[in-house]
Amino acid sequence: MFEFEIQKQHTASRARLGAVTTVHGTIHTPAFMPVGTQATVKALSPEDLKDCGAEIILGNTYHLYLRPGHKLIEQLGGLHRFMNWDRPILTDSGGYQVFSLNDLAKVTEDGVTFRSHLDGSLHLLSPELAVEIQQALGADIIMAFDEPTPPDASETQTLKSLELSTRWAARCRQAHTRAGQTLFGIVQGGMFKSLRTESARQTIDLGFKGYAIGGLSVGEEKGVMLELAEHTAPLLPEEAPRYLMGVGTPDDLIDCVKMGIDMFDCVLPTRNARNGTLYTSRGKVNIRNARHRSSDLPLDPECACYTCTHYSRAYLRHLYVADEIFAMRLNSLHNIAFFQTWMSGIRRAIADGRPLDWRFPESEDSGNNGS
Ligand SMILES: CNc1nc2c(CC[C@H]3O[C@H](OC)[C@H](OC)[C@@H](OC)[C@@H]3OC)c3nc(N)[nH]c(=O)c3cc2[nH]1
Repeated sequence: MFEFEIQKQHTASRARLGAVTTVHGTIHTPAFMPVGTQATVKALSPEDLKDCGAEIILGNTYHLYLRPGHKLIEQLGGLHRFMNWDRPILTDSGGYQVFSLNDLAKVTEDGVTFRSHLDGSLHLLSPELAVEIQQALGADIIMAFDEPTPPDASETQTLKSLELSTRWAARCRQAHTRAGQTLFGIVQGGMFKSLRTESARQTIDLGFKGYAIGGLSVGEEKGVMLELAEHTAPLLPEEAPRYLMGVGTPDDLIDCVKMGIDMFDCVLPTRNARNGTLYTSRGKVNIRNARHRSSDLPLDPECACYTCTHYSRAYLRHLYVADEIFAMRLNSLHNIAFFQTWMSGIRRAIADGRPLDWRFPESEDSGNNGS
């Protein structure tokens, strides 16, 4: 079961308000999807995630295949039951992870051979296995197995890579038989607009119910990422959800929603929480900064999350400096709440027909706004 309903088209941009409906519930778009690589959004419980407004989370084929194993998770009732998350899950196909975790990965027509980063064992991840794993996990939305082309690849290499990804996408479509689960295609094409157009054409020709823009946010300049996303988004069918993988900062989310993109994932909120960088309505706050040592103020007076309504900056700084585990939970909870609130503000502006013209403030630490 999969539906995408466009509820309102923004007048001042390509942004649209929508709803993706799956077996495990509805996702209001534009949506930010917290990353839960190893069957957990690090340090947060499913209840925390629901309190923050998360409607869908991500899982990772590569990681869960290697540990604890997709067959074990299937035996135990699938990923939803395993991690006690009863809302939608999207899993990535593992293509990107293999490359980001294995510089010895070898690509052939069959797939990618690599050594596990855990125990060095040899594996072949093929389009068929990537689909088998995601079907065993039981994710609601699964991704085609692709090769994210390196940003420094030549035009010839990029063309070969996108054509391989298209052949792999076709094999994923063949292998995908599980009902109640939706396969998204992924558009590649590297840093070349003409190849982005070609990859979009080939991927649309295969026909999917949703399309991701891949191969971006892989180290290229921010301006290049935005320009290629802007070029690619309108090439994708109006009536299908568009998902920009690995993006992004609060400002990127606004800029890319205006291009007509509906779904986003990024490790920023959870990863930065763990190194003490917190997103607030007044910009970034580095909770390690000595200026918070005796501050009885909440992290963000405009935030209604558990962290901001129960604890002072002094306490958050103390926990972080003392390397307390609780710091990870409180920081992650706030950053996820911030990104979810940021996205709901974007959805409200589209619903009200207001311009999407605000920016994430400069860092509070550098500004002299005295708080
Ligand atoms: C950051 N820039 C970024 N991330 C790209 C991901 C992975 C997203 C992935 O990014 C982390 O994996 C590393 C997350 O785990 C830490 C995954 O969450 C489970 C998330 O899966 C959707 C891509 N995945 C595929 N299959 N194809 C892509 O072309 C692609 C491009 C990305 N750019």
